[in-house]
Amino acid sequence: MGIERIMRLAPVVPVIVISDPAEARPMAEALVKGGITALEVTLRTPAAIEAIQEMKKVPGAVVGAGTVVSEEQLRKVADAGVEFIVTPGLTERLGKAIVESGIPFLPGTATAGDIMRGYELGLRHFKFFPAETSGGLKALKALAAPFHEARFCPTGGVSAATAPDWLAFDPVLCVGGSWVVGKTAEETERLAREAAALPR
Ligand SMILES: O=C(O)C(=O)C[C@H](O)[C@H](O)COP(=O)(O)O
Repeated sequence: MGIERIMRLAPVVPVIVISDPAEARPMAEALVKGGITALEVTLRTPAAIEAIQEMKKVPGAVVGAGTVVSEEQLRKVADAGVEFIVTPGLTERLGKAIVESGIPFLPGTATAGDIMRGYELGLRHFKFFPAETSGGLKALKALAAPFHEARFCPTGGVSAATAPDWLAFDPVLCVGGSWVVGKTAEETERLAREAAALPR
């Protein structure tokens, strides 16, 4: 599955920070039940790789890794069998390594230079990060104007309340956010259901 198809699976990609791998499977089950299937597990915690492996056991889940910032992490998540990779920014060296891995890739961008670096690598799909503090929707509209083929997943400070505005902008295929993960599986399923129903 290519990155565009993954971005179109649901309006929201949950940004998951997991500290206990035992929570991973029930969390992924709740998200998938609610209709959210592309799941971004950030490498912010030592439990992340095990969490990815657990979530991959859930039918329907398309599990990716977020916060990939080194080639060592790239190797680890490739070994874990992730279906997509998200980075907070775009450097030439790591960007090239991820492109060469063949794993669908969503690099973080916040400037025209970032997007141009992506174009040079053949990429057309980008995370806009950190979305809210980089100027919000107004900034993305200005930034996207010269890049007609670019498609975005704004992430960082996006909420259930602001997601519809972002999603109404054509080049935005989905948004990323941590708000979809609740304190219990029941809450997560409810939040996922609401997120999956967002118009775009
Ligand atoms: O770790 C990364 O690489 C990230 O992608 C960071 C996330 O964008 C934010 O953690 C989103 O968090 P919220 O603003 O709470 O939705």
